[in-house]
Amino acid sequence: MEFKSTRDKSCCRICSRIGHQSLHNSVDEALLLKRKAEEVQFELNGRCIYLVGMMGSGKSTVGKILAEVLGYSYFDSDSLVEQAVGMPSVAQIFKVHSEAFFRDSESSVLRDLSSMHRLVVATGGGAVIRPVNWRYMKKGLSIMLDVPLDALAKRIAQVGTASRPLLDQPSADPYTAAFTKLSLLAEQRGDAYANADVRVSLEELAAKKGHDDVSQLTPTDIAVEALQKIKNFVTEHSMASGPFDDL
Ligand SMILES: Nc1ncnc2c1ncn2[C@@H]1O[C@H](COP(=O)(O)OP(=O)(O)OP(=O)(O)O)[C@@H](O)[C@H]1O
Ligand SMILES: O=C(O)C1=C[C@@H](O)[C@@H](O)[C@H](O)C1
Ligand SMILES: [Mg+2]
Repeated sequence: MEFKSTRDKSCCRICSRIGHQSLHNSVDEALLLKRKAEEVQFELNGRCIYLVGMMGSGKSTVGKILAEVLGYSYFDSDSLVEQAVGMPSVAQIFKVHSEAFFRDSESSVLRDLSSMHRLVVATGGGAVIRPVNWRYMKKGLSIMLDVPLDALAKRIAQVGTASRPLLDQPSADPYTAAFTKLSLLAEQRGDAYANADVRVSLEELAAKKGHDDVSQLTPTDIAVEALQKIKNFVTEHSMASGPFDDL
C-alpha cells in the first residue's frame, strides 16, 4: 500500500474509512513496537519475562502484546492454576479450598514455568509476596506495571469485583471496595513489588508523553516503554557482569 506524504488528508482507502491520523498513529505505534522488540530480542536470549503488578494493572493486556512482538508464548499464571486444580475460577478455588491452597498451586506453576524459555508470563497480583516465587521469577526478567490506585479501581469497577476474591465486598460499591482494598494491598506489598528488575510507572510515562492522565496511554505505549526499560536493564546487566547469557 502506498502512502502519500501529506499527514492530514485521506491518502488511501483504509484511512478514508477509519481516519487518516488514527491510521497513521497506529502504523507508527506498530512500527515502533516492532523496532523496540528487535532491539532487545538478541540480548534477551530466550529469557522469560514475568509481568508483576496489582490486580487490573494490565499484566494480561501488555503481556499478550509483548509475547506477540517478541515471538514468545503467552501464559497467565492464574489460568494455569485453574487448569491444574481443575476449577473454572480463582474465586472458586479461594472459596472451596483457601487462599493458602491457591498460593501453593501458584508457586508450583511458577516453578514449572521457570524451567522454560521464550515465555511471557502474566503472574497473579499476589505472586510477589512469596520469596520462593522470586527465586523462580529471577531466572527470567521481571517487569512491574505501576498503575495509580485510582485508575486501577476505575478499571476494576467497570467489570465488577466478583472475579477477584480479595476485592469482593458485597457491602461497598465496586469502586470503593476495590480502592480501599487495593490501597491496603499496595502498602503491604510495596517492598515485594520493588524486587522486580524493571518498573514501568504509568504516571511517569504519561508525564513524559505530555498526557494529563494515565488513561490516555494505550497498551502499546506501555509495551514500548517496557521494552525500552528491558533494553536498559539488559545493557546495564551485561556491562556490569558479563553477557546476559547464563541460561
Ligand atoms: N492501558 C490501559 N488503559 C485502559 N484500560 C486498560 C489498559 N490496560 C488494561 N486495561 C483494562 O483494564 C482491565 C485489567 O487489565 P488486565 O486484565 O490486562 O490486567 P491484569 O493485571 O492482567 O489483571 P488481573 O490479572 O488482576 O485480572 C481490563 O479490562 C483491560 O481491558
Ligand atoms: O492480588 C492478588 O492477591 C490476587 C490477584 C489475582 O491475579 C489472583 O491471583 C488472585 O485473585 C489473588
Ligand atoms: Mg490478568
